[in-house]
Amino acid sequence: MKAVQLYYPPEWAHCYGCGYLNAQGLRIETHWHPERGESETRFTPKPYHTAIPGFVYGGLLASLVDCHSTATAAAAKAQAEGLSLEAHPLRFVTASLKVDYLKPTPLGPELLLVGRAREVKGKKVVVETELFAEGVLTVRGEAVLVQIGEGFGRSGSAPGGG
Ligand SMILES: CCCCCCCC(=O)SCCNC(=O)CCNC(=O)[C@H](O)C(C)(C)COP(=O)(O)OP(=O)(O)OC[C@H]1O[C@@H](n2cnc3c(N)ncnc32)[C@H](O)[C@@H]1OP(=O)(O)O
Repeated sequence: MKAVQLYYPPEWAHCYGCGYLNAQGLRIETHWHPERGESETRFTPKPYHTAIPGFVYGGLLASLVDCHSTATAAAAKAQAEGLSLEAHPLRFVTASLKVDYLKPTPLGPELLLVGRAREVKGKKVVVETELFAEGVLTVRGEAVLVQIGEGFGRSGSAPGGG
């Protein structure tokens, strides 16, 4: 199964968290499971992603939730509209991100993020994400993602589109 991020067009593939063209980035890969309506991302933090010894830095966890959410939004929107990402490479940016750190996240094990779209409406998708370390839920996230169109971020252009 091809990761959602690999459908992003090159001009939108430089993101630090999820861009396949960012050699220094995290380059997370999110897989969509249409039958469950859920997304999954697996990521193993490096030893230098430390908060206090033995535990993962919260900013990294927020980045994982952030970029996992944008991919979940693209996949959920495509499914809701009956579109293929191959033909319609949807791209979302984060309008709002809330992260609840429920427990310290141990540094070492692979982390699993599971996402679901709670709302798909117009160009907006609301995504809930749970992050697990060795089966234990340690982080919960909620993000509002907005679909962007051609010209996003260019000087003088309005945001949005899609
Ligand atoms: C190029 C690819 C990069 C991918 C990076 C992946 C993750 C990231 O780190 S993104 C970087 C950080 N994010 C940004 O820089 C985005 C900056 N913000 C913007 O450009 C704009 O505010 C943008 C595009 C999010 C929304 O603008 P606009 O298109 O005018 O949205 P707008 O029409 O006002 O709102 C659309 C919907 O989103 C909702 N919304 C917008 N902002 C928010 C917010 N902060 N909180 C909650 N809801 C919001 C609106 O209420 C509206 O909902 P509804 O349809 O129910 O009324």
